[in-house]
Amino acid sequence: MLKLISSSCIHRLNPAAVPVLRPASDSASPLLRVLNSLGGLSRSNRYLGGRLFFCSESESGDGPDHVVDAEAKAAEETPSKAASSAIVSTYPRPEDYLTVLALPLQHRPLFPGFYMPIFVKDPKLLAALQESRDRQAPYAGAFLLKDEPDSDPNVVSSSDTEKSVYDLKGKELFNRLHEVGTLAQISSIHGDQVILIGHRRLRITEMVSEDPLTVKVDHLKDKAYNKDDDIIKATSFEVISTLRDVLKTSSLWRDHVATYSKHIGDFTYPRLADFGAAISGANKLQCQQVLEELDVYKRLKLTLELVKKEMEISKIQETIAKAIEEKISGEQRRYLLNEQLKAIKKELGLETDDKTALTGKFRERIEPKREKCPPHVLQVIDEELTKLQLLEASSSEFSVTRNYLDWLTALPWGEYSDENFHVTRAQKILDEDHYGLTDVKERILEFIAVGKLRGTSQGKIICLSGPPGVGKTSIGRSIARALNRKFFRFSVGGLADVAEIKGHRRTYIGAMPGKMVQCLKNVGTANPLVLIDEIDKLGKGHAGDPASALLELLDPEQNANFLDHYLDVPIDLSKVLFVCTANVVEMIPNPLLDRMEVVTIAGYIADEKMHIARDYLEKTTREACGIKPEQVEVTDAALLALIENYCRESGVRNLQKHIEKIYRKIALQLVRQVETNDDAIEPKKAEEFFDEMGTTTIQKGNPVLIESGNSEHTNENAKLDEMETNPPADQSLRVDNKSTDMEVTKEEEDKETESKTVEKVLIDKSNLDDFVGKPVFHAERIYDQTPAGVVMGLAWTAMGGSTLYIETKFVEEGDGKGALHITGQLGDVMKESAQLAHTIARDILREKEPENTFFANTKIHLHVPAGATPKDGPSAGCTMTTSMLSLALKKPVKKDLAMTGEVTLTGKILPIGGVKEKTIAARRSEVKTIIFPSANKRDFDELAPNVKEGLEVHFVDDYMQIFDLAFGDEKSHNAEK
Ligand SMILES: Nc1ncnc2c1ncn2[C@@H]1O[C@H](COP(=O)(O)OP(=O)(O)OP(=O)(O)O)[C@@H](O)[C@H]1O
Repeated sequence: MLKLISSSCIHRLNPAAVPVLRPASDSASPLLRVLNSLGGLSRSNRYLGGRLFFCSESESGDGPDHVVDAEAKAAEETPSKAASSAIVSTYPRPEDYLTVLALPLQHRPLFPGFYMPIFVKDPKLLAALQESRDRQAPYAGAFLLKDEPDSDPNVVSSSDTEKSVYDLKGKELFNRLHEVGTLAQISSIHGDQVILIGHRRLRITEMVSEDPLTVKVDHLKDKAYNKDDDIIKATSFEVISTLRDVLKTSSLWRDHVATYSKHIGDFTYPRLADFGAAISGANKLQCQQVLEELDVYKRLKLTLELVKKEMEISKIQETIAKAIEEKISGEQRRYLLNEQLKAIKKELGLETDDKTALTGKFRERIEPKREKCPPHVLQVIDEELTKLQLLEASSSEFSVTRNYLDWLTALPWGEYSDENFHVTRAQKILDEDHYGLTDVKERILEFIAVGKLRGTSQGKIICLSGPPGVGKTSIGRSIARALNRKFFRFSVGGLADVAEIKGHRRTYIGAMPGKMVQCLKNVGTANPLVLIDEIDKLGKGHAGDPASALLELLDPEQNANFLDHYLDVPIDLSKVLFVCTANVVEMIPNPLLDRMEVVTIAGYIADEKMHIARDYLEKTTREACGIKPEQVEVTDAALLALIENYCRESGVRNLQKHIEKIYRKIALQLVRQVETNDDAIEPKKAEEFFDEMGTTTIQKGNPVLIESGNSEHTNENAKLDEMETNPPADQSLRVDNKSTDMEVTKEEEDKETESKTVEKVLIDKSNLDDFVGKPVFHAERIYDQTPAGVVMGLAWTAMGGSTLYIETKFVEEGDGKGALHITGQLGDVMKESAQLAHTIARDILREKEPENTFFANTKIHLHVPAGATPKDGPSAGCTMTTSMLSLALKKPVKKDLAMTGEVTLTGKILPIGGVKEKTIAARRSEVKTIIFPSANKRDFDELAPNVKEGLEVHFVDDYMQIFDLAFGDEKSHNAEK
């Protein structure tokens, strides 16, 4: 560590040899004042090593005019001192030392005016130094050691290499020394520590002795310079201002620079350069360069570079310090404020500790359920509560545990709603909500009855299947109502993620329990009715199979211990009643289907739809639109037209939409009418008028209600006439005037007063278009009388039953050209059916008309409209055969005939599915005669009488029977009417 201690020249005087000591005072040389001001060197330090120092500026290099003889000056000041100056000193002056001991410096060169403590490990050298000090010749040469030739000057040498430096002796050491060094005064020696004070620059000329290394030196003087030179001045000013800047930013050199700035005026240019270089953090070679430079301007420039660099470093240091300080203080501040806030809240009693409050909340929640809660769940809850207390509130683990406890404590452990197994009540509820569906309701009542006998309704899963809009979901809701269970519905249509059912593991960010746990939390009881909608449309998962997860959920054997991934404790779902809905039962995965009791809802015929529309849909829609029953009348004809021309599908959802559309339009018309009337009669007048009538009120935004008037009013008829002459602007409104008739008897009048006279909107078949637009449904029936080669078949789709035509046409004729061309988006099974039909038809034709070679020589084309709809299945086999035979015989089939049935190669008729749907579809298309396979007779017999009504149905088991029926053979078969 370097420390500024001195001026340019410090002379030593042995107090013993000099009779008069000159005390150091403020009037001494300015450079001595600098020395005095140094904190490290107090007054006693001026007697470093017990010797008195005084200045001689002869070595300052500032030129002859700056040379002040301190001794002469001192002699002028006091007579006694002047007397002492008469004694000529016999001690050599520093410049007289031309042969000196060479001291190697490892880390930095010694600059004149600075002192440096070094450690001398070599006992011989130490003894020599001691001896020269004793000989009153306390000077030696301090020279920087050169780095080893292959070493990197930027790398700090290790202690091992330091040791080896002490081992350097003689010539080897001589070669490793820089030529230029400093004449150093040996200020003191304590053990192996020697304090050197730099005096003047030296250059080694030759080696004198090897151990200890003694060298001959030349004393170097700075090159002469002009102290008024502008460039030198400017450079030195720049050095000074940079040093000032460093002072502002860097605290490291503050001591030095503060000392310096106090005495800045006292410094010479070369001294300034030395000072800058000595205090900078530059490396030893850069410092050595400054030391070797004798040209003052160049030396100042070198120093300027070093201090500028120092400036940059201190700026970087400052930004680093600032950034770190900001970070630390920001965090500390937030922490302190948070702690203060907590303390304040606690003091005010606003909030107890977060954790305590949370734990309290959870404990409060679980306490009432403790009795009913399974012990394994209680154990987990208690463990998690303890864990919560130990966790740091800001940690992520804390929020995971908190959410987990939130779910765990919110579930209805052991909470059940009282089940109601009252069959009559259940029947009432089911009838209240749904028209018809007798077989479905019967099945549900059976289920409830079994539940009553067993005391629980567990065991079976009901699956309601049928086309859309037949009321599957709403039946599910009714069952829940009938059983007094909470209702929860979730759709699994397109569900591909098992986690939706079984939950995510808690380790995932944003993990959630599965649908079942959410359901239980939602309904608040452990025995709800859960409706799993669209089970046939379950997606295919890429990670796990949702069907298998559902299996675990639905299976009564497994679901008593259902394990949700998130909850991680088994939950008992055995008390949950599951009802599923599906459009196509065949699409339900078999293991799932196996566990279900399928209840089919086939769809509704027009008559059923009429009832549903009249008694259920109309009622609910009217209420939803805020219209009173007396304000609207939809005639039966209108409703039938709506069902037959607009809503012919199996379900009633579309019908419901149309009814809603009609009622919305009625609502608009009524509101418009009120507003028009308001405008026609000035409000005041109208009020007067109605006041006079005494019974009428006008409610803005509500339909106009005109109550029957008081007959005592003489001018009421006239006023009513006036009203009638201003009919409502809207022409589509039909006003029923019957009830405004004033010619009533007194009793009738009284009655009328109660039943309000209402302007009624009448919807009839004729004005139905105004409400629902033109019919969008094109009749399924495209032929009034089917031509030869065309036969009506019956098909089943997910949307219900429908009729379809099989058309066959002649293409070309020629010997052996008999072939079949098929179109109409037919699937493989249906294509095979066509091939089969071709063979059977050919066979039958050969039998019926042996000479007819139609099939052998004719290419025919079979088409099934509509071409855009894909079709498949074997049930059109008999229809295709009939169609081909009709073409071959050039004979149309019986009028209004439809048929369905799979045909085998030998002409046997196999059963088909969807008898009810197909029957309903046939009725829709005004079919009179249906041919079904004999095996389906049972299905048909089970149908409600109103479905079967008016149909001539034939059951066949051989194709020849169909042939006879279709082509007019009036032989009696097992026909049923
Ligand atoms: N027999 C009925 N009596 C009264 N209303 C019925 C009847 N059938 C259906 N509805 C009504 O029809 C509407 C549609 O029924 P729902 O939504 O239950 O059909 P869905 O069979 O579940 O259809 P999807 O298969 O598209 O889910 C409901 O408003 C329901 O009340």
